[in-house]
Amino acid sequence: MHTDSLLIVGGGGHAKVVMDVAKLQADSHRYSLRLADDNLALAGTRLMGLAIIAPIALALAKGGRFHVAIGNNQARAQLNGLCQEAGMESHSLVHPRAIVANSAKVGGGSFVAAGAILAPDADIGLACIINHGAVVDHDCRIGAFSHIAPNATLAGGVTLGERVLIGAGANVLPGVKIGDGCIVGAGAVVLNDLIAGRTYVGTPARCVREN
Ligand SMILES: CC(=O)SCCNC(=O)CCNC(=O)[C@H](O)C(C)(C)COP(=O)(O)OP(=O)(O)OC[C@H]1O[C@@H](n2cnc3c(N)ncnc32)[C@H](O)[C@@H]1OP(=O)(O)O
Repeated sequence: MHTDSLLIVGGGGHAKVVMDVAKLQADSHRYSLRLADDNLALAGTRLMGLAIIAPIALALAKGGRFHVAIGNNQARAQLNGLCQEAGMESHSLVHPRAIVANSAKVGGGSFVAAGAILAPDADIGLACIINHGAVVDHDCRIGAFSHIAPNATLAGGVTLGERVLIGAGANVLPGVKIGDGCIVGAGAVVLNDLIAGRTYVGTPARCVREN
């Protein structure tokens, strides 16, 4: 019998991936699932078999736990704040086929997808996404609301600020520090520290704009 409810916030592509894990764990973690999105056109439609509640405010009154399943870092941060203000408790989800070292930490509300690797002493902040096949190697620190996209690799001792996007397949060399709000393009190779609030692309990564 379920003893708790888990609200998944978001009804897009990333929510599908999150729902896949949440459904796998619903019985062993003893929760029932709910799903909400602010797109009123989605009200009553189904995602992975679950009817979407819209707007999100309608789903907050019931309390319980929540996980924001939205890829955009700013939106994920804002909706985490909204759910916490409503008195709900954030819930992290880790795919059973992710590899997570005993000493790695996964912050509240974060998501770790299938095939991701978190090495010893990797420290993942609040409400981050470590996507499919991403590698976060030993001693990396990932700031809140950051997203490591599929197959990106952070070598040992990399430090990310908050709300950083590391694009799909990008590589970051050992010990590099990346400032708050940076975007690293898909496939980039980051050799040196990056200044906050800028977008970098290419090999070696170069700044193409201030966000
Ligand atoms: C499951 C999932 O799907 S998770 C989703 C993960 N998402 C990603 O990995 C996407 C990462 N995003 C990107 O790589 C994007 O291209 C960004 C954010 C770096 C740039 O996007 P925009 O800000 O729209 O920039 P724009 O497309 O105008 O490109 C600016 C310049 O950078 C170049 N550029 C853009 N992206 C890249 C890239 N990944 N590598 C090399 N060059 C690039 C463009 O060709 C352009 O060059 P130009 O000025 O010489 O013509």
